[in-house]
Amino acid sequence: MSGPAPHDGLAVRELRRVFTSRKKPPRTALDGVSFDVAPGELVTLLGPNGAGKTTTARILVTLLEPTSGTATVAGADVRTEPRAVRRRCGFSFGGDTGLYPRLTALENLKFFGTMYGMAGRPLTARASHLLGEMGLGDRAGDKVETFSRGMRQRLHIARALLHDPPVLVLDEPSAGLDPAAGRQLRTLVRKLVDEGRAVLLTTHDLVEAEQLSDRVLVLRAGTVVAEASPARLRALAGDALGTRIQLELHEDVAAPETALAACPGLRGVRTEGGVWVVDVADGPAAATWILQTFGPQVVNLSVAPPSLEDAYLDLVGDPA
Ligand SMILES: Nc1ncnc2c1ncn2[C@@H]1O[C@H](COP(=O)(O)OP(=O)(O)OP(=O)(O)O)[C@@H](O)[C@H]1O
Repeated sequence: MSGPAPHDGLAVRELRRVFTSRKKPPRTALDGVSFDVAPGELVTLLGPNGAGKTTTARILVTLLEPTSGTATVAGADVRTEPRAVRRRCGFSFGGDTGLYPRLTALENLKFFGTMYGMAGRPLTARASHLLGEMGLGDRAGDKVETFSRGMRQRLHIARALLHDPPVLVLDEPSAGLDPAAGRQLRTLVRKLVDEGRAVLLTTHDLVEAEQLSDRVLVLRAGTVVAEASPARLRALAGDALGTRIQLELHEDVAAPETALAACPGLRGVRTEGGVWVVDVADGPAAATWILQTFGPQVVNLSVAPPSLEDAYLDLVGDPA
């Protein structure tokens, strides 16, 4: 696939979107969201249901107007230059909409290509090339209604790439895929980024966010509550959540919780199926103290840094 020439990616400033209806009070879906996505970078919008991810994506691809704030796509303003935005941006909202099930994969791409002003042999060549890139070359002549969900998602991405845009907005591209299809899709998406595209992806899949993203923006109720690399996000959670030590002791240790109460930096201790779960501020210091205190009575000890899921739940609030 030919990569795009260097362009500016996405620039979003103080984006707000309020939904109003006559019968209900106004609902603020986005409340001042700002971020950038550079060429060759993949930024993930991660957040629980209703956080504002799809609203952001729809504004960026000109399907929805912002109430206030600005967004530019490869330099084009979503409000004042929507046609230029559509030329410079490909998008995929996945799901069952946006493809014609009775048409073949190739026919679908050719149909959508005409909407970008493409035609004739160059269009057929581009569509066939993309089907090959997406691993659908041998299914080009099959009707989309016979495709699996993973194949449809890949076809959606091929559609988004028809006009070789420098910016891609992918809304939950791997929703509903099994782990193997999800991994295949992530590999494809990463390749598109490495070719120099600016990619914004929305998901609530933490594995996807962790594996794919250069940066993660955590959205909650229409505002960005954290912005960091996946590793940094985990480190932030480490500071906030501390470290979890799982400890197994010989059964004959009497009332270990009494001794554990003196563990340095202790934040909490409880048992789970015979294993002591000890939350501490400083993992290595506490582990050393435990080993010195219980000595050979320690059967097993493991120190686990917080997962991205811990970080995420800490930031968005654990509904549990
Ligand atoms: N057309 C609409 N009319 C009224 N409210 C809307 C509309 N679209 C979205 N909203 C509201 O805006 C808020 C954000 O919705 P949005 O779809 O952007 O969230 P999301 O983060 O994409 O959620 P999900 O993960 O469930 O897809 C929600 O409160 C939603 O109910």
